[in-house]
This record gives sequence, structure tokens and C-alpha cells, in this order.
Amino acid sequence: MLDHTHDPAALSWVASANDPATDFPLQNLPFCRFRRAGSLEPWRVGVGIGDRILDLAAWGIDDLNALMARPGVERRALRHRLFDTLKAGAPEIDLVPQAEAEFTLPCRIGDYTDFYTGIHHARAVGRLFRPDNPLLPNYQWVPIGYHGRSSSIVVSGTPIRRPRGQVKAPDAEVPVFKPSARIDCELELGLFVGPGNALGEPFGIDEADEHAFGLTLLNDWSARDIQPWEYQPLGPFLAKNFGTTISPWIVTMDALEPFRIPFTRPEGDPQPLPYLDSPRHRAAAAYDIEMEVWLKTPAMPEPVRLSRSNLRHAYWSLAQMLTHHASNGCNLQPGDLLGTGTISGPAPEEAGSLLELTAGGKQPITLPNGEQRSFLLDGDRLGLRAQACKPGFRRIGFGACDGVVTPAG
Ligand SMILES: O=C(O)/C=C/C(=O)CC(=O)CC(=O)O
Ligand SMILES: [Ca+2]
Ligand SMILES: [Mg+2]
Repeated sequence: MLDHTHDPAALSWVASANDPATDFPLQNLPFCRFRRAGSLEPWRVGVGIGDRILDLAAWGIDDLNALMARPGVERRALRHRLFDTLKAGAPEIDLVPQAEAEFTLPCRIGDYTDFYTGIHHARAVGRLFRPDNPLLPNYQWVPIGYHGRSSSIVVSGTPIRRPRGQVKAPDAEVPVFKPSARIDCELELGLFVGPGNALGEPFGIDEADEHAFGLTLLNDWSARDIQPWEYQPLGPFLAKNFGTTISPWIVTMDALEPFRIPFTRPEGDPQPLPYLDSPRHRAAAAYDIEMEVWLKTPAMPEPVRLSRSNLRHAYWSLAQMLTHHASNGCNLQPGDLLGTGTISGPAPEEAGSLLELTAGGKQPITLPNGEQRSFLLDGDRLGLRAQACKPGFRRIGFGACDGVVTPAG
């Protein structure tokens, strides 16, 4: 059983997540879409700076998808102009306090694909769902993905209604249709596509970075009792598409440039096929980004961190996700969202889902107030956090990715 000590240093998870002083320095400048809270004004494109938002209307930017479609060189030029303007602290620029704003999805999301790049998650889930064959032979050759549902992607803070669905217990003769009793989270990052590719026109692994716009936090809520009964032979469906929460902020790949690390394969593992491999890719295609799962039940005075992982544990890189997705000529479009899949680490306390943290629900977590949890109950608030930080560089935060589970309809 995993005993979770309360981490006093992270007492104010919400504050640290929304603490502009640490999340949104000048070196970040994440994009969002916002308006003044409670107003009915049109949504506006902005960038986060400290505890405020710079409205980009004055910069002629009112459609983030249009900006995402622009070449990286233009986006970087804009970033430098914004940096210089904000650094100069020009008094006339309009900065809206984040506390006075409300947020929506940062851009139009045409298509959503969820990948499976977390090998430790894949092994753990495989052991539970397919004990005889946890990691299928294709895993180390193919960046596995499935097409998700973009209509149910919601912004942080949107309640997640517990779904009803078909559930069949191992010892039951027939399934029943009932509210899911095993609502879970999945600790992921979402990659937003920048410039797309034309239908029928794949791109090489060394061109992939040009198609990456930025990253957001992504919780792929999962109904673990609906999932095993429905997922064969076509993959996850209603167990996943009842809701996917993302942060309102997109952290650009330019802001994450300093946190690149070499992309390596474990000793003895097969090297990727040539279309997914190059010296440049091996040199710096992975990222050192810390990711955390937090939980606050209605009875808890403060939230508790359930786990901490890192994008460095991904078995497939962001560039390989993009390249593979387009390798058959499929056309990616600006604003498309690619989930990394659940990024668990090798240690038990680095698991990115309750399914793993509780051994399929058999080993409930004991929370600091004595409550126990296997899966989420109504009223539970599940939050994801992430940060890129290393000595000599400002910490790059990703904001909040929160959702409260509400009773089934
Ligand atoms: O069938 C399995 O092994 C598990 C599939 C998933 O959980 C789908 C998914 O969301 C993958 C992920 O988040 O890593
Ligand atoms: Ca997922
Ligand atoms: Mg989902």
C-alpha cells in the first residue's frame, strides 16, 4: 500500500501552480485565450507574464490557430518582440490580472490523438489487462496511438461528470449498464501542432520540430471498468471520450528549448527504424519536464501529491509522435492535439494513474487524513502540474490542469 506523506513544501499546490512569480517568467510567455471573468466579451488571445496576461489584440493576433500555422521563424520573431516589450515594461501595454480573467480552450482543436509513449505505464496496464502479454511486440517499433475525441476536451476547472457505461465483472455472465466505479486520471502532456502538412505529404524526423507549436498539461480521464470490456478489438472508446482536461496555457517549444536532453534507448533495445531516427534526433529530442499528480478530497484541508514523474521517461519522443503520425501521408493541421500517453516513471511513486498507484484498485492509497482511495469518488479534485527547471534557468510552469468529479447523470 502506498503511504503518501503530506509534502509541506508543496502545501500550496494551487498557489504554486498559479503562482505567476514562478510559473510565467519572461522566459515562458505561454499562450492562452481569455476574457474578463463574467463578461460576455469575445475571447482574446494573450500571453501569460507574471500574474497577468498581455492581450495580443494590439499586436493584431486574435486567432491562435492562424499564428500556429505560421513558420517557426515568424513565431520566434514575435516572441522576441514580446520579450523586449515586456522587459522594457512599457507603461501603455494592457496587462489583465489573471485573477480577473476566465479562460477557454487555447485554440480550435480539430483532431486529438492519444499516444502510448510511457513504457512503464504500458507495461503496468498491460500486466493488468493482458497478464500473459503485457508489452505487445509492436511497442518497441511503433509509436502506438489511437484517435481520441476532440469535442470532449475541456479547459481546467470544468467539472467531469462520472460516465455510465457497460461494465462486465470477470465472474459475471453478462454486462450491466451502470455508473463507472473506477474513474482514473492519466498524467500526460499534450503537444499542439503548429504548421501542418499537406495530405499525402509526410515529413522527415529532422523536420518534425517545425510542426511542433507547444505543450499543455493533459489529463486523459479514464473509466477503468468500462475500458477492459470495450477496448478489444478497436481500442479505447467511451472509457476515454467522456472528458479530457487540458491547462488553458500552451508553453511554446521555444520556451522549452533549454530543457532538451539526449534521446536514448535502453541498452539492448532495438533502435527505431530510420524514418524515426537520426543523429540530430538522438542528440536532443527528449525533454526534462517534471510532472505531478495531486488529489484533494472534499474532506481534506489541503491537497496531497500522489506522484511525480518526468517526460524524460517517454519511450517515444514528441518528434517521433509527429513524424509517425504523418508518415502515411495523414495531414496534421494547426491546433491538432497529440497526447503523449501516460508518462509514468520506473518507480512505484512515479506512476501516472491510480490504476498503477493502487495495483488495479487492490492496494488503496491511504491519504494524510486517513481516507483511502482506489479510484476517484464524486467531489474529488484531481490536479496535474508540470515544470521545467534546472540551475541557471528560470522555472517554466504550465499552470493548472484541474477537474472535479461530479455524480453520474
Ligand atoms: O490497452 C492498454 O494497454 C491501455 C490503453 C490505454 O490506457 C490508452 C491510453 O490512454 C494510453 C496512455 O495514456 O498511455
Ligand atoms: Ca491516455
Ligand atoms: Mg480522455
